Amino acid sequence: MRRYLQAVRKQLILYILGAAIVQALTVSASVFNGRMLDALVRGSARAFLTNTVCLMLIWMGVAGGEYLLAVYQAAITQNVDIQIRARLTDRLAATDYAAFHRQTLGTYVSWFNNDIQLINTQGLAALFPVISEVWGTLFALAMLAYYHWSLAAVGAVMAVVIVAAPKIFDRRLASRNLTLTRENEAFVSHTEDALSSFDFLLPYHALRLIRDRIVTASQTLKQANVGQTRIQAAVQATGLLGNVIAQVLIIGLSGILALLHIVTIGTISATGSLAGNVFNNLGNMSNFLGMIRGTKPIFAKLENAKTAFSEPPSTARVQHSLTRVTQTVFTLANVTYRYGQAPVLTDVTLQFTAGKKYLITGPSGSGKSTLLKLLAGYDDSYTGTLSFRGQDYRQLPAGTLQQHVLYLSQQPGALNTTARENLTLLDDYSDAVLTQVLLAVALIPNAAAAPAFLATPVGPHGSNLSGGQLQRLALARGLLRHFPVILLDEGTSAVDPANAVAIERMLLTNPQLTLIMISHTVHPETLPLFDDVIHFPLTASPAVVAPGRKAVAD
Ligand SMILES: Nc1ncnc2c1ncn2[C@@H]1O[C@H](COP(=O)(O)OP(=O)(O)OP(=O)(O)O)[C@@H](O)[C@H]1O
Repeated sequence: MRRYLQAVRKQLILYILGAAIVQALTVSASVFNGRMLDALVRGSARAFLTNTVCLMLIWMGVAGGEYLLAVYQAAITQNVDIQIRARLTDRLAATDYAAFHRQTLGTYVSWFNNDIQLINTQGLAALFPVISEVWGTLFALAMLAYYHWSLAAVGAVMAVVIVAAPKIFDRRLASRNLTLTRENEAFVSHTEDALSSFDFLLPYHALRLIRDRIVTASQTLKQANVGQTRIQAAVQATGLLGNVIAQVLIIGLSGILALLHIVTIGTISATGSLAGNVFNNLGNMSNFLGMIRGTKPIFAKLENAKTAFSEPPSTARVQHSLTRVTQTVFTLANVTYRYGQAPVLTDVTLQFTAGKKYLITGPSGSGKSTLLKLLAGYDDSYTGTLSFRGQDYRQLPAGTLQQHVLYLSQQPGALNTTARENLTLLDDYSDAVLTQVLLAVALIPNAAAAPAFLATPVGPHGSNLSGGQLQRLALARGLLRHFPVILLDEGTSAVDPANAVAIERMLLTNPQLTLIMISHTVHPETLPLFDDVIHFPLTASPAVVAPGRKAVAD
């Protein structure tokens, strides 16, 4: 947490100063309480009235101060949250496909939402009162010493006991917090999974399954929440017990001092109120400190998760590698790939040449997409050798593939914003260039339609667009960036035949482009434009695809 507090240290210092003023006012109220009682004992109505007015003004000041502190606390908390989210996002943005997909989206949502909520409620919400309470305790102890040193001495000893005692719960609280964050992750994943099955469960009248799954996940989450609250309540009870014992001790001691005529009767009221200040503060503080210490494993979990990801790719290394351009784009030598125990590609040997166009066909589940994902570098858990422009994938500088190879999966992604932003991704492209690419993928009938289309909000997951439009938008995004290699996985499957043919023709007649395209729908108009057709499933025997030959690998 320290790292993030450093980032907001100026605001924190202001808060600390503000808290000092409010606490000084609160403590001084106890003194005026005592003076009012002493004025009554002396029978001085004027002094009683003056002290009452002062007391009223002080409490008004305290109320105003508390209001300002509460608002400022919310602003600081949100700034810390933004820092945590930004750091987490930076590291996620630097990861690769395989590392990112080691966790479910639900887990990430839980990090950004539940974990940060827990840090807020356990850590930051506890930190601010601790700041106030430290001031309150110091001022109140000083006032006790002003009445009699023995009161301050007892107060100080009890303060140490109250703050130290709940430490015995630290380890258990930390462990419960960690369990709670993990259960939050699991809950969000289960809920997301259950809700995403709405569409396919609907026709079967099986929506109760969603309810069952969410309720079951909630039960587990309940246990984690109750377990964590149990320890926190024990910390609180320990603080409360110490608080009450200490207050009774101070009031008792004040009574004895008053009986011995060492202090006035009004002092009992003042010290009672001061003891209330000190020990209520300390009782809370011990609880809050326990809560703050309990957030350590949450930060550690987020940090570890982040360091598991690779560092951002170095652009310098990427550019250096470009000097090694050869005619062969991809080479697979005896590549075998399994999902678990099931082999999908067995001992595959293939070559893909720069500028050539390859069509991959074959039955569903035969490993076509798997091949493209391997070529895109999404997974390195294969055996054999994969090379890009003659360089082994395992030796490739980070980021090389992302810079040169565009893999368009069967599920085109879209951000919930305008078509324009989905294309530009906030890079600079002129309207003329955007219009050109929209025409190329037939997303618009003519240039005049471009402004309206670019301004269209595509909706969550592109839900305002048809499947075919979404595919073309994804393709247009790639074409804008002139990738030399495109791996197209059923990229035109949802597009009407006339437009699909036009788009394929546009890709197939680009001599600069290396295209490897999976398709279940072979169009006779474009088939002759492919250099090679690869039929899946590939057999275990080495198959080499060479330029100029059709349908070689089998
Ligand atoms: N993430 C995964 N985990 C486990 N098995 C998988 C995974 N992805 C794919 N498979 C399995 O690997 C096999 C090959 O899948 P792949 O997606 O490569 O097939 P495909 O030929 O592209 O199919 P389609 O034409 O239907 O897209 C299938 O049997 C599939 O069930």
